[in-house]
Parts: sequence; C-alpha cells; structure tokens
Amino acid sequence: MKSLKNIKKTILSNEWATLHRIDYDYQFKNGNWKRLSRETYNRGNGTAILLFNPDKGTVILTKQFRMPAYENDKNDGMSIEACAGAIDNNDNALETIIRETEEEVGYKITNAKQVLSAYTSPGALTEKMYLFVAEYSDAMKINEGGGLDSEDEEIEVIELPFKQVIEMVKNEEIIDAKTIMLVQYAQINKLID
Ligand SMILES: Nc1nc2c(ncn2[C@@H]2O[C@H](COP(=O)(O)OP(=O)(O)O[C@H]3O[C@H](CO)[C@@H](O)[C@H](O)[C@@H]3O)[C@@H](O)[C@H]2O)c(=O)[nH]1
Ligand SMILES: [Mg+2]
Repeated sequence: MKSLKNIKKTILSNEWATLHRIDYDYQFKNGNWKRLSRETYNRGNGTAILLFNPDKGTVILTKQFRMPAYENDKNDGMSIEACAGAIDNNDNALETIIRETEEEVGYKITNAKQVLSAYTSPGALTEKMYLFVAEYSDAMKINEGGGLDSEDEEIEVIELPFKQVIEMVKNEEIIDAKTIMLVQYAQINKLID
C-alpha cells in the first residue's frame, strides 16, 4: 500500500453521480510528504458485452447519442458501442449484463463469460468495467431492444459482419474504448474466423 494519510473527501457535486475532491498526504519515493488533491467522479461500476455469432460471422452492437462525445468532438455525437450498462447498487456484473442485453438489444442470453476488467479512465473516474462475451443466435431474439423509454434511451441495434467491425476500429468509426477492447479480445482469441 502506498504511503497515504489524512484522506479527506469533500462532495463537490451530488446529482446523477458524485464528484468528490479528495485531499490526501502522499509520500514520494524520496520520503517527502506532500498534501495533494484529486477530483474523482463516481457513477459506480459498469458492464459491457460483445455478442458474437460464429456461424454468421457477425456481432451485435448499439448506436446511440452520447453527450460527452458530442461535447468533445462537436460532430453528431453518435457512438457505436458494445451493449453496456451501469451496475445498480444491489446487482452484480453478470445479472446486470443479462438484463442490459435484453433491454438494449433484445437478446435473452444464458452463456455470458467475463473475459476482461478495466478501469476506463483511472485518472478521473472511479468506474471499473467488467467486460463479457457471449454467443448469440437468431432464436435468442425476444424483443426489438432499443433501451428503456422510462430512461429516455434511444438505442439502435446493429448486426454487422465481424470483419467490417475490425475495419471500423481501424478507420476510427468505432472509438469507444470498451468496444475496441472487446473487438480486439475477439480477434486475439479467434472467436470468429
Ligand atoms: N438524468 C441523467 N441521466 C443519465 C445521466 N447519465 C446517464 N444517464 C442515463 O442513465 C442511463 C444509464 O444507462 P446504462 O445503459 O445503464 O449505462 P450506459 O449509459 O450505457 O453506460 C455504460 O457505458 C458507459 C460508457 O462506457 C459506462 O461508463 C457505464 O458504466 C456503462 O457501462 C441512461 O438512460 C442514461 O441516459 C445523467 O447525468 N443524468
Ligand atoms: Mg447502456
């Protein structure tokens, strides 16, 4: 454990999620102590899943408007991503991703496997993401997906050849980190030929 003491947390904002300022004494390798301050944004942990069909050579992705991406790029703000959802307080990652898969893309899966976990932005976010893969088939489709109206979600479900998705990562049409990690996991582990 790093040498840390006198940790003081102050809430700067507490609406949808919580932004803290954390002040702490930190000991450098040379033995000197210094009081430092970092802001941390806490919206809980998250899950994402790459659904793949080895017979068809396809994967299921989503497309939706993301305000933070719009704010940064000032283009249309549309983001192509693996199906993903935040983990509610009393749920675990597996329960969450099964529910999100049903709500967002309309597939009932039973075989999700966690393959990676990742801090998505450890300099600013407390969020750790649990990344899954699962095989899907047309028979598992139980609704249209699209997300919850009650949460104002408007999610387009897209089924694409995996080869095309690899090109979309290369040409930067897909620039969402969790999605790139999952696509590259699938490539490295040859989930689809
Ligand atoms: N009012 C309000 N609603 C919000 C806010 N932020 C998110 N929401 C809403 O909360 C819901 C969250 O949907 P989820 O499907 O659970 O999460 P997500 O937005 O897909 O996020 C997933 O991917 C993120 C990006 O990679 C991850 O950060 C996150 O943990 C999760 O895995 C969405 O309806 C979204 O519009 C906010 O600041 N204010
Ligand atoms: Mg989502």
